[in-house]
Amino acid sequence: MRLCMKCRVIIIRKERMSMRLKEAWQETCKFIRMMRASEPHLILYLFLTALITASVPFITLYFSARILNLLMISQFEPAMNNVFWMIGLSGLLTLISKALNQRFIKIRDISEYKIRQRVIEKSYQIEYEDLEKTETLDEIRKADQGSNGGGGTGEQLRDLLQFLTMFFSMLFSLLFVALLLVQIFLSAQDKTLPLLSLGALLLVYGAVIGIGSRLSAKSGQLLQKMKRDNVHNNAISNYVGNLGMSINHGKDIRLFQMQELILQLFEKTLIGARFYMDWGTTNGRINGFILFLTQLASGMTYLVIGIIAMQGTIGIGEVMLYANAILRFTTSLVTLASSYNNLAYRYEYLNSYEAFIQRPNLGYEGTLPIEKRDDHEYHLTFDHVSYCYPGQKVYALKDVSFDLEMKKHFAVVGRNGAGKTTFIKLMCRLTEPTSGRILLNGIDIRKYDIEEYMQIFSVVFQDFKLMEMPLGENLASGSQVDEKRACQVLEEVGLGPRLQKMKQGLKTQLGKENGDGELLSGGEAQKAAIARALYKDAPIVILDEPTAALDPISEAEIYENFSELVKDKTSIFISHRMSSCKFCDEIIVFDQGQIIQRGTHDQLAAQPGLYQELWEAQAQYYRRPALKLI
Ligand SMILES: Nc1ncnc2c1ncn2[C@@H]1O[C@H](COP(=O)(O)OP(=O)(O)OP(=O)(O)O)[C@@H](O)[C@H]1O
Repeated sequence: MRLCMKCRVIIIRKERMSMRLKEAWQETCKFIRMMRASEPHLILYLFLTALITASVPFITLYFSARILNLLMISQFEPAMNNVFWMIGLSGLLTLISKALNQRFIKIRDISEYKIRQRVIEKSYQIEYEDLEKTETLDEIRKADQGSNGGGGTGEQLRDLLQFLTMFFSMLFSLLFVALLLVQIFLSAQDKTLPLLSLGALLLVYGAVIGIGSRLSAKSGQLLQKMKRDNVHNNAISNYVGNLGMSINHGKDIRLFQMQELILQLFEKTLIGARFYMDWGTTNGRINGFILFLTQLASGMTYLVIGIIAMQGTIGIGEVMLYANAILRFTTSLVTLASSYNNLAYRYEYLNSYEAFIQRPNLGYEGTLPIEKRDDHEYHLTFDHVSYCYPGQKVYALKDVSFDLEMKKHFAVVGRNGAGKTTFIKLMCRLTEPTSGRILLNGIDIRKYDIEEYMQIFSVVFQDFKLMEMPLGENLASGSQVDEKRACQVLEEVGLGPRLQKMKQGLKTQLGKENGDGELLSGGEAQKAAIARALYKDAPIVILDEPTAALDPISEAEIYENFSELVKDKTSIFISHRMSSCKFCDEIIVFDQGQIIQRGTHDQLAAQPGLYQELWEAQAQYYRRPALKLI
């Protein structure tokens, strides 16, 4: 019964092992297909490099044995010939192997770059709505690690090369062992002793390989687990590292003296380094033990081969040849096991990469083109629209119905968090309503081609971002810049004099993090963002807190210019500066995700309600006598 149980355990283990090998084989094929897609010759180089690199030591061994045998019988001339052959062949193969290796490294780096490029391209294809989800961001991070950091394709190829080299090395060793057996069968008079000692050697090697590969697998698994657990640690350490270089954070860090706090955060990541050190100690011990076992086995190898030699079956040269071939077999197999573990670990990461690349986009299906209208008659309707952010319980927008009449100027006001920006995001289709519909000229906006639809909006978000690229490209959102138009919009927002001061005009690089560019002040950056919106010249202009960073004169100028610039367009201003409402035809008041008031400034200011409260709250500071601070 007990024996049966043992048998079952062995069978289960074998099944698991063959399943793991099958999976590893499938994964390897998948990986190779993936790499071939970006670099078709890579696999050829991989095989050739492994084969030639593995063959060089055996060629040297083979000729050394022959040379030794010839020297033992004083055959100096043939010995010299063999020396030349050995130097020539192994030198030539080493050169070819080095050249192949160099080429392989180059191809590997290019393919690694191309694979990373695919992750970047794919992440730009993700719809904004999807990008706001934590799971999506996690998927991007993991895929980026799969293509780059924690489990890179480059490292995977390096290990695959090592694995193949060791595999060929093992085959060569086996060839020599087979040769030894043939020699024993052909020339030994008494075959029992050599075969028995070879059998004993086989057992010892079986034990060494079994123990060695198990221990190195354990050490590998420990390392894999540690790396997996350390992903978050790495993210913190990258974050802290980037903070040190960030001009945006530099002021706050210094003035609020946050250095200590940040360094404490960094110190926490040192726990990861301690794990590595502990692993290093364990791994060192394991390697030491494996080395000890291998040395014992080498002693025994020489003993067994010596016994065979003493019988006169093989010469002294073959002693060296066969002993070394057997030793190489052991080291190849142990290294093969550890490369296999590394490969298996990285497949986990590479699978995240593959899954990410294959990930379907939300797939906006609309194909209708947007009618190009010179009269800018685009009519937008919100029809019972509600929206809840992913993972949130409270709706940011609740049952909003609203008609955006053409060429009117709207102001959207409300307390912080009332849902104003969410309303704009839905309107521009950066996100889709949880329920309800948005219509453009009577047609559900989901039926329109998304890129065409987005073309009808020029938006400056509260948290707008300028790119660290030349000013002109920022305005044109592309490399083709209409310089006349760019200068004109800069002039219109009051950035004309600043442009004059720029060393390279529109070609001036912005920011410091991507080269030696120029820094704009907060207000200048906001004006540049408004200029970008004007450059786009879309029929609907939306400005979310457009003048928060502007001085009062610039603000007044912007509003004055705007009335002129957007006079035949539809515009929406979201602002906490209540005075800006006066410029608008209609005011929409949001509260807790709903529209609670609509009307002109005069109407709303006269009736009790949130608008009156907001207006009064700001107006009182202009009416009251100056406050004394002391
Ligand atoms: N990406 C998001 N995920 C989860 N909740 C969000 C997200 N963006 C906004 N919210 C929440 O939705 C609500 C509405 O936010 P929204 O940005 O639309 O308000 P707002 O009226 O523009 O505020 P403010 O005047 O402060 O700019 C807020 O409670 C906010 O915390």
